Amino acid sequence: MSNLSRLLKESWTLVEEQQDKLASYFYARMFLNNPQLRDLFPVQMDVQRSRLLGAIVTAVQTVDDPDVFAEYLQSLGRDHRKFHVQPEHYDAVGGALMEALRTFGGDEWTVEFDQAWRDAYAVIAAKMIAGAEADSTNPPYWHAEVLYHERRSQDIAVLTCRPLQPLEYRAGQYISVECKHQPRLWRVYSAANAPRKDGSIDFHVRALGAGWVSSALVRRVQPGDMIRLGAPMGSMVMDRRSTRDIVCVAGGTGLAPIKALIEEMTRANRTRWVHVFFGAKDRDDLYDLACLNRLAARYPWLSVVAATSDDPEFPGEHGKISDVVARYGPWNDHDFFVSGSPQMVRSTLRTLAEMQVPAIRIKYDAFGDS
Ligand SMILES: NC(=O)C1=CN([C@@H]2O[C@H](COP(=O)(O)OP(=O)(O)OC[C@H]3O[C@@H](n4cnc5c(N)ncnc54)[C@H](O)[C@@H]3O)[C@@H](O)[C@H]2O)C=CC1
Repeated sequence: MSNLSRLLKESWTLVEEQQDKLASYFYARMFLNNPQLRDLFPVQMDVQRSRLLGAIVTAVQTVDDPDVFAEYLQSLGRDHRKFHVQPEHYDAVGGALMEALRTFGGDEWTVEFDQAWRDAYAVIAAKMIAGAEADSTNPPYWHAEVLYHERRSQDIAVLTCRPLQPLEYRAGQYISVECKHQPRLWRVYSAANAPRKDGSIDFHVRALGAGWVSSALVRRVQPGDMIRLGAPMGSMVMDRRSTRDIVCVAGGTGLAPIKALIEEMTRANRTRWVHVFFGAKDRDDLYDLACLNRLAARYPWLSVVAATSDDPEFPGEHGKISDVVARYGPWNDHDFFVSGSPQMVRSTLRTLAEMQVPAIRIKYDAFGDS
């Protein structure tokens, strides 16, 4: 571990437990010193607070892995164009961040810690600005029209939209979405289809509590509405050079990127067996199983196993999806894609580690709920 990385991690432990307060303080200082920045952020700040800090912490934690660090920050900078962030705003953010760190670091916050964060932030800002600049041929965000909206269960909707300008992405990537009901609040969803000629994109959305983007997308958005999309992100994409068979593990609406990857395979695959494990609480939540089964009937290389964790009468597999995958093993020579809640991803990674699957063969993305 480099000295910079050691200092960053050590100093972070001083403030880690006070993250929420630190984030509130950070925003309060930033808006107090730069009132003009307030308009760039959502009216309700609860979600945004944990996001910004989360992004900074992820950046800091990857500082020792230059490739991941650079790629992450570049895409973060690209993604931040949707907030109308300008290069000069980074100074305001950096100043408020340092004030917050010093305040919550207290007496143990040393000059070395301070310098380490200033150095790290300078690199983060420079890379994000470069990422945004390199993307200048794309719009900062895309306007898209909702074409179809289908409620698949009490809480889950599948919606299809079409960006007005071309939006290039790869199967497995995710895209942030904003709708008029929650201005400036962006929530990421995976594209649930491989890129199509007409440019349309499907999203699988589960409504959470009232007031979230997801609830608006499930309960209020209708065909004809306009939504906005951010730049695509994420690296859970197919390695086209690999010849290994594939296991996909999906929990709930985490199926979305898996569906996109399967669709990509339907265009080219002849030789790789693809095993899909799709877990949900009950059969209503297996909202796309009929479609998966149709694909499996059509493509001999595709097999689908569905499991419910809270529906004992379901005529299929039972239990958490990670346990079901383990029962069907061993999986000695497979590539893995894992997608679902952070807890589901964590326990699936644990199971695969116990089954001696090398980490390098596993791709996953887990995003928090909002
Ligand atoms: N909508 C999208 O485009 C995407 C969503 N996600 C994430 O996927 C999650 C989907 O949530 P829900 O649909 O509410 O799924 P859920 O919470 O109802 O879980 C579905 C299934 O996942 C498995 N699971 C859940 N927790 C587990 C654990 N601790 N250990 C092992 N297996 C577990 C179980 O088999 C469960 O039946 C959300 O966190 C969402 O952020 C991830 C990628 C894309």
